[in-house]
Amino acid sequence: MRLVIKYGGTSISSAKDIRAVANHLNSLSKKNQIVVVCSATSGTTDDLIEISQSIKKENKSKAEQLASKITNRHKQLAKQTIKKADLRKKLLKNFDDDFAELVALIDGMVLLGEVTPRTMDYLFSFGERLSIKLVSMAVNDSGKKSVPLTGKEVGIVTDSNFGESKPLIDTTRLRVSKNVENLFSKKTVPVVGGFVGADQHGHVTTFGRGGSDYSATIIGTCIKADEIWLMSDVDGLMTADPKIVKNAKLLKEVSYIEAIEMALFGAKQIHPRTFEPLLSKKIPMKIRSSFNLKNEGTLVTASPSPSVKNTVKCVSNVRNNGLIDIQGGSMVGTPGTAAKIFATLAKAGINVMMISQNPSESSITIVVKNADLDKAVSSLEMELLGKIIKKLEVTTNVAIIALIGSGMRGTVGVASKVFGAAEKNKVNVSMITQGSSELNLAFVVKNSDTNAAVRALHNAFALDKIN
Ligand SMILES: Nc1ncnc2c1ncn2[C@@H]1O[C@H](COP(=O)(O)OP(=O)(O)O)[C@@H](O)[C@H]1O
Ligand SMILES: N[C@@H](CC(=O)OP(=O)(O)O)C(=O)O
Repeated sequence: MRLVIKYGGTSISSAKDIRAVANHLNSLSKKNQIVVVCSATSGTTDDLIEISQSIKKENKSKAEQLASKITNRHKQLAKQTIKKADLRKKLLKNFDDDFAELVALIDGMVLLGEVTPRTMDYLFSFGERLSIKLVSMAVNDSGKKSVPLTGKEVGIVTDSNFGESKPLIDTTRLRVSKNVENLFSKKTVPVVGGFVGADQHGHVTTFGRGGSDYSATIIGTCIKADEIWLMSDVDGLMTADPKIVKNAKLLKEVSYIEAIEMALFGAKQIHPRTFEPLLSKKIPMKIRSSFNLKNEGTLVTASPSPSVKNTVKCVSNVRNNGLIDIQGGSMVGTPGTAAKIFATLAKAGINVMMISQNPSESSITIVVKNADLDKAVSSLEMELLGKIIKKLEVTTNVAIIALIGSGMRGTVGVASKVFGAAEKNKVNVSMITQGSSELNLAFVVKNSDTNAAVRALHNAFALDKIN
C-alpha cells in the first residue's frame, strides 16, 4: 500500500515517542511505500510565534531567550532519542547550523524592524525544519534509510499569500511525484516537514496553523496514495474534545463534509482545507492515535456506511472570538448594506466565522477571531460608521459551540433541544445560526461557559451512546 502518515506535534515530543514512531515506520515500510509528514514538536510553533511578537515589541532578549529554549529542547531530544553515536553527532552538528541561522534571522529582523508575513513564515518554518531531522534520523537509527525534506525541498509550490498560502497544485504534483518516486526507488523513507511550502520565487510560505494536515493530503493526492493517516494523541475524531467531555466517544466513520465542518469549528484542530484535495480523488483518511495503534481510529470517506446515522455526531468549540453587533437605522430595507459591510471586512483581510441578520434588518451580527477584532472594528468604523452604520457593539472573548452531523438535515426539534439544554445549565446563548446545508448548528456563548455548554449538549444528544 502507498501511505502518507502525518504525525502531529503531540506524537513526536519525547524521545520515547519518537523512537516508537521510528520503529513503527520501520516495520510498516517493509510492506508499504510511506511518505511521512511531521509537524513541529509540541509548543515549538507557539514559541516561534512568540519570538515574532517579541521582535515586534523590540524585546530582543526575550526573542533570544525563546530561541535558546527551542535549541535546548531539540538538542536534549536528539541526545535522548538517537542511540548510534555517529548519527547523534551528525544530527547535533546539523542542528547547530540551524540554530546559528535562527539567531542570525532574529538579529536581522530586529535590525531592520521587519516582521512581515514573509519573514514570519520563514521564522515559523524552523519548527518543522528541526522536527524532520530528528524523526528522519530516528528512522535511520532504527536501521531504515530515510531523508528529511522541507516542504520546499519535496516540491510543494504555493502562491505568495504568506501565512495562508495555497498550493499551485499542478506544479506541485509534478515536483512532488518526481521527488518521492525517486526516493521510493531507493527504498528510502522521506520525512517531509508539514505546514510549509515555497512560492514560485523560492520564498518560504506556510499554510496557516495546523497546516501539516493539509500538507499530508496535498502530498497524498500528488503520489496517488491509497490512504492518508493523521496521527495525534487521541484515538480519532471524538463526539467532543475529550479534554472537556470525559465520556466522549470515538466516531468510527464520518464523511469528508462532516469532517470539514468539524475542522472549521475546532474539533481536533484540523486545518480547514485538509479535505479539499481529497474531495475529487476520494482517498480514504484515517485519524488515529500514535499511542494506541491497535485502534483503527476514525475513517473519513466520501460516503460513510449508512448504518452510522446519528442526528448529531459531534459538539465542537472554538474559543477566543469577538462578536460585533453592527447596528444602523438606514440598514433597514436598504439593498447592498450587507455587501458593503462584507466588502469592507474582506478588504481588511478579515475572515468572518459566523453571520446573522436580525429579521427586522436593523442589525447584522458577526463573529471574528479575537486576533482580527481590532482590525475588523477599525475598518468598519473608518469606512462605514456615520454612513450606513449607526453603532458598533463589541463583545470580546466569546466561544462558538457547534453541533455537527448530516443527520440533522430535516430533523425537527434540534434547536429547541439546544436551547433547553443551555437554559437548564444556565448558559446564556447570544447568537444562533444554522448553515443552509443543515450540517451544523452553531451558537455563541461566553468563553467561560464553553465547557458547560459542550457538556450540556453532549448529554442532551446522548452522544456518549453513539454507535
Ligand atoms: N472532537 C474532537 N476529537 C478529538 N480530539 C479533539 C476534538 N476536539 C478537540 N480535540 C483535541 O485535539 C487535540 C489534538 O489536536 P492537535 O493539537 O492538533 O494534535 P497534533 O498536534 O497531534 O496534530 C487532542 O488532544 C484533543 O484534546
Ligand atoms: N506546526 C504547525 C503545523 C501543525 O499542523 O501542527 P500540529 O499538527 O501539531 O497541530 C502548527 O503548530 O500550527
